Formats: sequence, C-alpha cells, structure tokens
Amino acid sequence: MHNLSQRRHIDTILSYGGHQSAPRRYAPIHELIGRSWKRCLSEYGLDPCQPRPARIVTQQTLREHQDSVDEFLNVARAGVEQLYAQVASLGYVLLLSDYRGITVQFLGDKRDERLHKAGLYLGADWNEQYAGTSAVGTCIQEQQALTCHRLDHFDSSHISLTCTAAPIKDPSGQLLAVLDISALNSSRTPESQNFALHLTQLYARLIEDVYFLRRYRHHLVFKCDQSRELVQVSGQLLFALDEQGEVLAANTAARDLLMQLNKIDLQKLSLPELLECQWQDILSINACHDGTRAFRVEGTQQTLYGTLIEPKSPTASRFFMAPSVTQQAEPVPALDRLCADDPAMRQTLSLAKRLRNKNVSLLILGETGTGKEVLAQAIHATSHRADSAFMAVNCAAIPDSLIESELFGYVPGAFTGGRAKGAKGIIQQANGGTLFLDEIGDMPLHLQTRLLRVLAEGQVLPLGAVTPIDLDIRVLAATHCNIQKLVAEGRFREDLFYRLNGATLTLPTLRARADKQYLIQALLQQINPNIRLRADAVSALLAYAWPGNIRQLANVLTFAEAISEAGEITVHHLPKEITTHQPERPVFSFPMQTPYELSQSDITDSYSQTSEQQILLNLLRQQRWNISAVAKQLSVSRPTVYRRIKKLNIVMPKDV
Ligand SMILES: Nc1ncnc2c1ncn2[C@@H]1O[C@H](COP(=O)(O)OP(=O)(O)OP(=O)(O)O)[C@@H](O)[C@H]1O
Repeated sequence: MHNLSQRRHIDTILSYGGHQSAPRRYAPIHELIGRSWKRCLSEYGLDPCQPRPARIVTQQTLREHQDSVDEFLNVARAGVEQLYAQVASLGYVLLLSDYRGITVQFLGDKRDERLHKAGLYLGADWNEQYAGTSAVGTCIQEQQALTCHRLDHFDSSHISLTCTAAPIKDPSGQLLAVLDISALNSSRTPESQNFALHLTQLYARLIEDVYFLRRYRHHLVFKCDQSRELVQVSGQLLFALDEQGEVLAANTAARDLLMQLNKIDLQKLSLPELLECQWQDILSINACHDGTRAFRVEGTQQTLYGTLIEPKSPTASRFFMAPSVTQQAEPVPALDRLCADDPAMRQTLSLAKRLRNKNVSLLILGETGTGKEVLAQAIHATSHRADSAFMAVNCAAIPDSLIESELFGYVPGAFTGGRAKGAKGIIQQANGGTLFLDEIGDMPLHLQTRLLRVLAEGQVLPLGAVTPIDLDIRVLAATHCNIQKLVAEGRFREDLFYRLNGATLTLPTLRARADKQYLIQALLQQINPNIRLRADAVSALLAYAWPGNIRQLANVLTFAEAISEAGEITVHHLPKEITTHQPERPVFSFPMQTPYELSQSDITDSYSQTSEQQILLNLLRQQRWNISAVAKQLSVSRPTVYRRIKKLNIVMPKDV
C-alpha cells in the first residue's frame, strides 16, 4: 500500500511520461532527472506503481566487484574517510560504487536497519535499470555530479532520501567509480544540498587525482593551474608525459581544457606544442626559484603556471633529467632583468640573447610603453658594440622639415639656416655602435628611400656632400604599428621592411604579462627602495588593464609614492582610474576563452575623431602645448602625442 505522498509521486512520474494528463508536481523538474525518469519508463520498463525493495548483491558477487577495483579502493581510502568525517555528524552516510552501480565501500552505521532497508549499504545495487532514478545510477548514466533529492527519485520507496553523487574517472577518461553521500531523511530544500554537491565533487576530484598520480608514478607529471600561488598545493590540471613530452594521460580538468581547444585525441599530443614552448622549458621548471614556470596555452591568451612531479623510480627519472647548467640559456643580466617569468618575454629575450652579437637588423614590435626602447638599449649594452654610441631617433617626434638633416647630417652651406660648420647626422654619430630607429612606421616615404640606400650600401651621404661616408652600424627599429599592413597599403617600402626585419622581437602588453608583480616591484625599487606596497594596492594594480603599459605603471607608482604616508602605499594612494576600474578577472574555471584585447589604437580609434580632437586640444591648451606634460597626463609617449596631433589635424601654434 502506498501512502499519500507516494501516490502523488507516482502520479507525477506517470504524467511526466505522458501516461496521465496533468502533472501533479509543481516544482520544476531538473532536466537531468527528467531524462532519467523517461529512461526508467520507456527504456527499462520500470513501473512506478511497483516499488522495488533495495537489492543487496551476495557476498560472493560483492567480492568480485571489490576485487576488480582493489587498487583503486586502496588509493581512495584516505579521501573517502576524510569526506565521511566531514559529513557524518550531519546525518550522512557514504557510498562508493563501482562503474556498474554496486556499492563496494560503505561508511555509516552498519547496524542501522533503516539504512539497510533503504539500500544505503555495502553491496547495494544502485544501477538505474534496477533502482530507477538515484544519485549513483543517474550519475553513471549522465557522467556528471548531481543531487537526487527526495521526490527526484523514481522509486517511491526512496522519496525520503537525499543523495549526492560525483563521478570519478580513470586517467583515460573512463568512469571508474561514483562517490555518494546520502541521508535517510532530509526535510531541507534541494538548494540546501548545494554545499554537499560541491564537497562531494571536490573529494571525487581529489581521489581521482591521487589515483592518477599513483598510476603515473613512474612518469613525469606536469601539474598546472591558473594561479601561481596555488599550483604547488592544488594544481587542477595533470598531464602524464613520456620522454619526448607527449601526453600519455590527462585528468578530467585537463581533458576539459583540451576539449575547449578541440583536441579530443590525446594520441600524439605534444605538451610543448600545447604550451608554445621548448621541451627544455618544461624539463627545467624545477630549476626556477619557486619550482614554477608560466606558460601560454596555444592560440589563447590564457596563462597556466606549471610545476613538475618527478617520476618516483630512479630508472625513469634518468629520462627526465633537468638540463645541465651548460644546456640552459646563458645568463645575460641586462636582458634577464627585463622580465621574471612570462612566456612571451622568455621567447623574445632568448632570441635577443642569440642575436645580440649578430649583425642582423632587428625589428621590435609592441604597443606603446611596452619597453621597446629599453629592450633596444639592453641589446646594445650586451653586445660587442657596447663601448660605442647608442643613437636613438624618434621618427615621429622630429618635424618632417628637420628629419632629413637630423638623420643624414649636412655639409657647410647645404641649406640656409644650417650651422656654418655643418652637422654630423645621427646615422653618422652611431658609427661603430647601434642606431635605434623608433616609430619607424612614421617615417615619410621619401626618407625611407634614402634610409634604404644607407642600409644597402653601408654609406651615408650628408646633405650637400659629394663623397659618401663609410658606416659600420647595427640597426634596431621599433614600431607600435602593424607594419605589414602599412606595407600592404603602400605606406611603407616593402624592401626597407625586409632590410630592417632580419628578425622580429615582439613585446607583450603589460596586461598580458604573467610577471606583472615582478615589474611592479622592480619599478618601485627604482622609485624608492624603502617604500612598502600593501597587499590591497598590489591586488588593484594586478587587476587593472593598463592601456598605457609599463610607462603608465611607472607613472602610477611615481604618483602613489609621492602621496604615500608612513613609508607605505595602500590602495588609497592609487589614482582613481585604477581603483574604480571593473576588472575582468580570469575566472577560476575552464573553458578558457581568448579575451578580445583592445590595442591602444583600437581604443583611440573607437572614439569619434572630433571628440578626441577636442579632448586632445583642450589638454594641449591646458598644458600650454607642453607635449611632455600632455604625454605624461595621458600615460603615453611623446611620439604618440605627436602622432595623434598629426592624425587629428591639430595645428600647433607657431611659437611652441
Ligand atoms: N622591463 C622593464 N623594467 C622596468 N621598466 C621598464 C621596462 N620596460 C620598460 N620600462 C619603462 O617603461 C617606460 C616605457 O618604456 P619604453 O620607452 O622603452 O617603451 P616603448 O615601447 O619604446 O614606448 P613608445 O612606443 O611609446 O616609444 C620607460 O619609462 C621604461 O623605463
């Protein structure tokens, strides 16, 4: 005989399956539960009017099920016991089932008859085909964590139970077991089970990872996370690797990431390719000061911090020997200090180190304020030319009328207004050393032709001169522009582009850098080595998007230091734009999406030209046409201000 609530429940299920006209249950039914009810009715032919008693398999069958997962049960024991210790006082028991739904481990009061009757017992069969919708059975079918609360159960004899289950998968992604916590009676709402759901998932993941590490204890395991601070203790993603860096297995979180990247097949998946790095970069992680290194995920802006778990057997560890000191990149302090640990900077600096003494021209690309000139100076300072001049010329900052004479120099009488003795051009002054052509994208076309001749022939002909002067210069050029686009549009000579671009060094934006905290400390050290930066200020600085890059950061820190009190900078000393900005913090969950990043030019171009013209004009007037002051106010470089003045057709007063 059914009691009233059982009868109502039976009616609800029947109406859900289309056997009766109107549903009696008004609370929404979770689609997961709904799917399971439909399976019970139409696939398994279960009759809700015929409740089934809990089925407990024989001792012999139980033993067979336990034997087949014996290794796993040994590994899972500590996690299972710990979870039970957390929930026992709340009235829960714990069930660990194998992938076929048989309870192979039970923690709870074995003498409690009510538990035995309800199927919360060792050997209980929670398979959906027999027991209907339940947390364990439905978790097996759906391969995801769920709570089956009271009336969610199919069988009316289970409708006082509340059960929460999470899947545990093996390193190949196959379901291995189901972890479940259940209570006999719960008058609480389904929402009250959310905490139980999170806790069960957490322990299922923990047990899964312990099992993964056990299975791959003789292999190198790469563990990574989105947080540098957490990776050593609770890195979420695990990859087991062979001696070439190919992925042998990945845990659920890592497989989720690979799914996002459309990498479904683990066969022949190379971790160095996935992380856009060299195999040596991974092998040498433990040589880093905190045993952690930043990597960027292929085709995304996502940074992952990785650490290594070395193989436990001495024979295997020989395969994974970290590179010897001689194999590691040679230290070059002036270049090394430009970054701590950022994947893009690592690549750029390693190329810079290899090319610093080669006579190839280098093209440095990066948004304004990313440190292009600083890199050029460091390359010069670490090259054989360090004792000769480093001459920097800003092609956007020199007025068109002067750039020719400034660059190439002139002989006496070459033009009216020139100095009587003539003047050496910047190119000639760089002889023996390095010529740094900043903002090369802004160089007028006719000068590009002359520059090309200088580079091709290794000679410079000053204005008005008849005899060229031999040159021995190393040329470094930089631009924030998309120079290939300028070439395509006919605004930059293709032959000059190839001449300058012996190799490209690209600097990442500050917002994309994984070592922002290092840069903050390094800049602060230069400003005032005795000042302390409080944690609230660090958090705000890390969360900001930095459209003006390192230059803007340096300005902000200078400002904060100037108004700081008692030798420390707190969040209150930071400019308002930093603290009121709503950060787009990376969420601690996968999928990884590539955020669309606005470049400086995107940002400025998105304004209407007239409003930008008005804003800039007002600023220039306020600062009495002092370009340096305006540049500082906007946290951009002087050339950028000149460029905008030109682009927006602002006419500067004659007397500035
Ligand atoms: N790695 C670094 N460490 C400390 N300070 C840096 C670093 N890189 C750049 N800076 C500082 O950031 C500011 C901008 O650097 P730099 O002028 O080299 O940028 P840029 O890319 O050449 O800018 P622009 O495109 O506007 O010419 C400078 O004040 C520089 O000292």
